[in-house]
Amino acid sequence: MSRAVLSLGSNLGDRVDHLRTAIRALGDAVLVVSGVYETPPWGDADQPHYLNAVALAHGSANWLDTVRSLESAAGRVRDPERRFGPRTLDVDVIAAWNDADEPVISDDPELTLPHPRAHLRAFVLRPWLDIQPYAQLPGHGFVYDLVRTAPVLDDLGALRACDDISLET
Ligand SMILES: Nc1ncnc2c1ncn2[C@@H]1O[C@H](COP(=O)(O)OP(=O)(O)OP(=O)(O)O)[C@@H](O)[C@H]1O
Ligand SMILES: Nc1nc2c(c(=O)[nH]1)N=C(CO)CN2
Repeated sequence: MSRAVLSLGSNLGDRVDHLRTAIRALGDAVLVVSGVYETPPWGDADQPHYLNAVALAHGSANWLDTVRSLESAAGRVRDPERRFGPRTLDVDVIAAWNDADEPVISDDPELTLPHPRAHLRAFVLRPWLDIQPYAQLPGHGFVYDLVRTAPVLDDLGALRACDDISLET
């Protein structure tokens, strides 16, 4: 069965509720969910801190439709002026594997896989390690090595684990 690693982020409104609602909507597709981290905004500093988490999910025939419907349900509004601007809910497909467990590689701008910026993002890689310590990001190697590369390592110290928040209710 197909699998995907999904990154979830929220920095507008009730951040915990947006993340929990998304996990609940994924239902039985969710195999495991990471802890929640409070993270400084990446790529556009002038906005509130995010809550981020990562989930391993399975079974969707179309991961892009899946993540778009989760974002719509959270009332996500896109601001074309701000590429990395604030949002109620952002769900990215970080990587996907087909039924034969082979990584899906795609340069389609609608769904680029692996996600082209995932290897640079502490807010993706650190939560991912929580649920899959030996994970590999296709084309980039082990996640535990990536968190030690310069751009990610610099950001790692600013992540705050929110041990009091669980998304699995
Ligand atoms: N791996 C992917 N996961 C999610 N969306 C993707 C992916 N690859 C391409 N896209 C496309 O990117 C478009 C913009 O998505 P979005 O507004 O969530 O980007 P962003 O979150 O601001 O930036 P980033 O993609 O760097 O996280 C979406 O409409 C989607 O079709
Ligand atoms: N900390 C953090 N920063 C971001 C996030 C996110 O989820 N967390 N998502 C973004 C959209 O691509 C842009 N910047």
